Amino acid sequence: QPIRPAGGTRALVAYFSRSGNTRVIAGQLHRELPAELFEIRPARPYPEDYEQTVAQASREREAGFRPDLSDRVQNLSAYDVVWLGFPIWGQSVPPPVRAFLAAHDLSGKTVRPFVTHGGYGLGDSLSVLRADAPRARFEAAVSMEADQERRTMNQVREWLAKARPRATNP
Ligand SMILES: Cc1cc2nc3c(=O)[nH]c(=O)nc-3n(C[C@H](O)[C@H](O)[C@H](O)COP(=O)(O)O)c2cc1C
Repeated sequence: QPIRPAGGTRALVAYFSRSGNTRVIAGQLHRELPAELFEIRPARPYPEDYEQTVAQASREREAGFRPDLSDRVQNLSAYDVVWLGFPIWGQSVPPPVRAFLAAHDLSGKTVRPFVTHGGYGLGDSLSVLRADAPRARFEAAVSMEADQERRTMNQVREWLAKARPRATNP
């Protein structure tokens, strides 16, 4: 049963997150708004490996591929407001989020994007959302820079590069 806060609007938080940054925000919105929570999950999860994911995502983006999703929102008509959360992938909207927009009719609903990125901003994501959900009423997106896995990996590589000579040359 959808939560109905004072004022009568019913809100859904629908989000995609691979490494967890966007999930943290989605969980907080879910608790504090409050709103129902829906995770956008591709039927086939992306690889654990960051570089493999980047390569796969870029192939998918170029091909305009929309992956199958493991689940759909069953009672979308019950919601007036959809908070739509995702990370920026390749300066754009990740394929599973485009699949979500293709599989759900957001006509007349208020959509509030919340976006995380690794420091390079929103890219073309807002115009892609508008094109994929032309009848939704978009409100201003909120976005924030969040920890990027690539940055962490580069720092770990620096540790390893420093640690290695000592390991081989005690
Ligand atoms: C496949 C892939 C592509 C990415 N492309 C970009 C990008 O173009 N610009 C950017 O600022 N960050 C990029 N990032 C970093 C993510 O947007 C950032 O780490 C985000 O917070 C991850 O969210 P999540 O933990 O919810 O999955 C990319 C990450 C991945 C995995």
